[in-house]
Amino acid sequence: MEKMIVRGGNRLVGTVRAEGAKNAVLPIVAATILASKGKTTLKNVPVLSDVYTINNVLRNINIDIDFNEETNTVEVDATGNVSWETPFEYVSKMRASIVVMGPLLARLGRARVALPGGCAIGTRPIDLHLKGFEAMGASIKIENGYVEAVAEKLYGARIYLDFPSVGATQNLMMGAVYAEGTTVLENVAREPEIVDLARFLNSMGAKVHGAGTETIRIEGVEELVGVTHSIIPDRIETGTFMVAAAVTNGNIFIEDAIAEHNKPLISKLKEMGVSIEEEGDGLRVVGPKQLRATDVKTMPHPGFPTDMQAQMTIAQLVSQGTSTMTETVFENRFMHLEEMRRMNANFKVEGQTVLLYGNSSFQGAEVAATDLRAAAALIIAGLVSSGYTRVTNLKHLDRGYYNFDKKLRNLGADIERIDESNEKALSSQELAALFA
Ligand SMILES: CC(=O)N[C@H]1[C@@H](OP(=O)(O)OP(=O)(O)OC[C@H]2O[C@@H](n3ccc(=O)[nH]c3=O)[C@H](O)[C@@H]2O)O[C@H](CO)[C@@H](O)[C@@H]1O
Ligand SMILES: C=C(OP(=O)(O)O)C(=O)O
Repeated sequence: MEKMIVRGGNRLVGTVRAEGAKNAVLPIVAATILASKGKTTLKNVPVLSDVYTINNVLRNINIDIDFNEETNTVEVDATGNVSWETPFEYVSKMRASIVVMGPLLARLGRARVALPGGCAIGTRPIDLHLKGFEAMGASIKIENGYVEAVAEKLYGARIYLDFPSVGATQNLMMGAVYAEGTTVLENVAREPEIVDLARFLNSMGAKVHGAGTETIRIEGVEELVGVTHSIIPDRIETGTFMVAAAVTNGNIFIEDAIAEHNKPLISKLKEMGVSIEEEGDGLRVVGPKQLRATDVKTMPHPGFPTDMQAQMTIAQLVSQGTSTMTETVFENRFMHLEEMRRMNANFKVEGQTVLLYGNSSFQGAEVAATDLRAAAALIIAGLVSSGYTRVTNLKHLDRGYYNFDKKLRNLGADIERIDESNEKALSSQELAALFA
């Protein structure tokens, strides 16, 4: 079993580069299905297990796709005979596979995709996606764990989302590109990844207006063609390194980080005493000797991102005073904190809010990641713990972070990823030898 072993106590100092954004590349790979003419080249694609999964989904429906990890480039040729069925195997690995539904329905008038279940952070239904497709004229059938949508023709419609769901906004935007007439999506998600998808679709020939605002208008077109597109930098990976620098009294430069995409996080970290400055093509982050407490509430963009919640709670736990974290996007996203009890964290969950009693002195322990941001949070906690922290379930980490250990090591952290057999845990002498 693979484990990340961290010995706490080091300041992070140096430069790290942000990869392309996981949450931008996944819907954009799905959108390549729409190009019935020409090839697509995607640049700045991160080497993540989720990217392999979405590539496999496309391969499985008869699309040629090639990932060059050396150059971070994906080449897609979707001009062949694309199939409309996506098996459970891929959707079960990654819920985001559901975003192939909009492009398949738009291009083929039919899509059959395995229903994604819930996951460690919440129930995560897809009712808003399906209601939107129905409003555009599709009939939806749910049978044997699959959702099937059929529409001889899709028509422009006015659709109000009850909640600004990221996935529903993306799926409906892509579903609407070939619809007859104009589709107006209201109360949509405004995340930078939505804007990147709209930019990509428009460069292919789509007419998507207003991405990044509460209303998106899509005028149907006849044809989209393959293009070259570069994926935006990952604001969540960037934010994760910001928090790592903040808690370690570090001084790091994050290359390619975009301040505009991380406004709510930057504002909160500044409140806690962290210095964050734009410098050339990135951000310099300097953590104080002692962080100050602050209250945070997750919200859809431009609110504080739920994908930074777990990492932020670690900073709150080591700051001076009591902080609160309120999670409003997912109903079950405090699982990392239960693991943190094993590291001596002091907190109390009251419904959607957790009271985080600061000044914690974390103690190294063996902890298991429950989702990808929990994995990052537990590793960050390890950076400021006494002794050794072992984090297991690294498959979650690999969904969203490329070479996380190597990047932290380059910044001065004592961290090793090892394959420790189930039968034998390393002794403290063996652990010490790892970092000698
Ligand atoms: C691959 C990707 O981009 N994943 C991101 C995306 O996930 P995802 O697109 O799944 O998240 P959504 O914005 O759709 O979900 C937000 C909330 O809306 C609810 N909901 C959503 C759809 C629906 O039809 N009905 C419904 O009730 C969900 O259960 C959840 O409570 O946005 C989340 C919220 O910023 C992020 O945490 C994820 O990292
Ligand atoms: C929750 C996340 O991703 P996904 O929607 O792919 O599960 C995340 O990136 O933190």
